[in-house]
Amino acid sequence: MSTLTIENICSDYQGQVILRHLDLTLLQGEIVALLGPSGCGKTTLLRVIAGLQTISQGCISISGQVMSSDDVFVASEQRGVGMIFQDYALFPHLTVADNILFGVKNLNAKERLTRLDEMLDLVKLTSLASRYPHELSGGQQQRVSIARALAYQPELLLLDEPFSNIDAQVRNEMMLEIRAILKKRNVSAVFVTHSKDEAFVFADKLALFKDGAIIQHGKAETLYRSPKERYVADFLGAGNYLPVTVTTRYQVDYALGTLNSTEKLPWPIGSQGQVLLRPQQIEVHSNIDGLGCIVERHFLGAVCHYQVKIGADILDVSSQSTTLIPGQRVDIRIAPHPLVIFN
Ligand SMILES: Nc1ncnc2c1ncn2[C@@H]1O[C@H](COP(=O)(O)OP(=O)(O)OP(=O)(O)O)[C@@H](O)[C@H]1O
Repeated sequence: MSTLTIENICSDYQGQVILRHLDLTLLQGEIVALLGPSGCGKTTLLRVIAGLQTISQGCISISGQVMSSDDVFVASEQRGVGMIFQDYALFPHLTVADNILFGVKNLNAKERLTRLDEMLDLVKLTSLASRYPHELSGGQQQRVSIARALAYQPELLLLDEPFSNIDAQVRNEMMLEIRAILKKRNVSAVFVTHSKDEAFVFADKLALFKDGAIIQHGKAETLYRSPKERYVADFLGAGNYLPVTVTTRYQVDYALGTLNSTEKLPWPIGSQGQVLLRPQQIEVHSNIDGLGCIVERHFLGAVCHYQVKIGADILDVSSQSTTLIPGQRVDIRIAPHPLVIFN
């Protein structure tokens, strides 16, 4: 059964439409990232799922029960939804243990202790149970907020930019740790972020937002390799665009030659467009008679980032070959792959 079903919902603030005809389905145990630039409506969608805001059209169901529709509105505290915020929202005057048990009702004293032990063990904070929030690091505070949200066994967890206050060096490790906790307990989660890197690490699938609508959703690989539009391609990574003409079902011509696609192109022969080439899809090789010339070089450790002037175009290239220098002539080669072309 799907945990969350969102069908054709709209929502507005004082007559200004914020969410436009959104559809989204989340299966039990799945994690979806709502990804998009600031102000596109991600937090608003989280709020309507949580029941902190109404919708003007459509339907939201959690585990088969309608929560928001034309004639139903289930109060936030009855939705079985846990929330984790960017600022952790812990109670400063309560210990770790009391924070974790704060929302847990309908258990006797013994059951409460068992639940507390289980949660402390899950987030590896057993030795810090009697500390207060100000005596913890940011990462430890975030783990307390996770334990508190999971302590009353929600069907669905909503996370609003939960990692943005965590130091970059420990963020990745923390995301993997929390993801493992959610997977272990088979909890479904909706995760808001404006960072594609966080979305790639933490989520099973992405829903990419633009102006209150979901432009494309699915697995990260699918969106990265087969973006429906340039907005999606650009949001998920750097790209070069070259003007091309489709010459066969598997080939296009550009100013300096032919590119081969390993998948059939969905364009009529003769049509024109812009081919997307990711920096790592372009190989550069030193050649004194090459058509390209290195104009910029940035050493990034495992790879070098080059700008290569070729004809009238400047291409961004990411290469494991780190010995090329500005002014050097090079050949470029593009390995056959499923070409992505936009109008
Ligand atoms: N309480 C409010 N009253 C009126 N408009 C609001 C309110 N909250 C948000 N908005 C507007 O709704 C739109 C979507 O805001 P929302 O917070 O959902 O975006 P977001 O994608 O989560 O952005 P961010 O990444 O900056 O948090 C914005 O244009 C914002 O100005």
